[in-house]
Amino acid sequence: MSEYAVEVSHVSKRIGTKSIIQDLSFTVSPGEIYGFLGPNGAGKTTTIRMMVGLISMSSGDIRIGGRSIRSDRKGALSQVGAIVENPELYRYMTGRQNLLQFARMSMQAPDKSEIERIIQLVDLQESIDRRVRNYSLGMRQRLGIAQALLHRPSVLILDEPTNGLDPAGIRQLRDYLRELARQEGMAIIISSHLLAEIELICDRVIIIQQGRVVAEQPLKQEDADGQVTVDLEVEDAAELEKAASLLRGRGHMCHTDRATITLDTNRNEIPRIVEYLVHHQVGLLQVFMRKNRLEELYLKLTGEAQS
Ligand SMILES: Nc1ncnc2c1ncn2[C@@H]1O[C@H](COP(=O)(O)OP(=O)(O)OP(=O)(O)O)[C@@H](O)[C@H]1O
Repeated sequence: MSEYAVEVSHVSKRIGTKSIIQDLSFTVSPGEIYGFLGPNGAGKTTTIRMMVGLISMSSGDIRIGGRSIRSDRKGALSQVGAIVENPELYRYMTGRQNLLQFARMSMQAPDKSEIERIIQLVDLQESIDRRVRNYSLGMRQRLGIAQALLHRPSVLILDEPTNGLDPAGIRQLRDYLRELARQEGMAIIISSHLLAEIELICDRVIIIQQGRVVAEQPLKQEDADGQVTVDLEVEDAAELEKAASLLRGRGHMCHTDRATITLDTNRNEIPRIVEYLVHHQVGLLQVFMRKNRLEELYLKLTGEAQS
């Protein structure tokens, strides 16, 4: 057995004369949540389609759980669950009927108790016997994930999983994916345009552009847990001195520049900091939270303006 859940080695893809992916390599470990980022047309979907066997590679190889898509296609693909486009669901059936229907078509059909376990895992116990047409988008997404989990994959691949979800739905999906990775040791690959979303959930990210890797980097958990850089703008130099000494007295490392104080803190601390300064009659004009670090890196590397 390979130590990696996924091993992409020197993969290239040409379509006609066009080179779409060039010498792409990366690995994902069991239990790891891996983010796949890049501007439109970078080649994310093409890579994912190669990983799930929908299109062939021009050169290189992809191993899933140590098994090569080239030489043991069936063995490799049996370990992948994916939602690449919108999950195919029968809207006139209940959630459970959908799962049973897909289970029947699966090569490694799960038994009833396994299906129950998956329903619990995606937290759909309450609504599993309702018709899918009455489901919210988030519920449909979770049913799609349940469907992708039916054959017990060790790797789950999600293309733009939070598309169209509201913030509560995004949060729920995030908590749930974390649990899957932690409890089941599943490797999860998420492709997304939403940097903040990726930053919150992923252990590591790869950024690709024009079919090549431009960066791969771990995301520190402190960042994901809400560490931010904050700029506090005050009225004048006198206020600046006063605010900086108050903050230092409270144990914050901060530096000052003209009428702005900059400090690193946890997002949750910001209201308390503002309250403290206002309580001490500091003339506070504005509070800015800096763009997160992943976004800064992404913009620097891809030169792409994000909306
Ligand atoms: N069948 C095809 N024939 C020709 N070119 C293609 C084909 N499929 C994809 N491409 C091109 O390959 C490049 C990568 O496309 P891909 O869909 O993988 O990008 P992406 O990173 O997923 O972008 P998006 O986020 O917009 O989906 C694009 O320039 C696209 O036009």
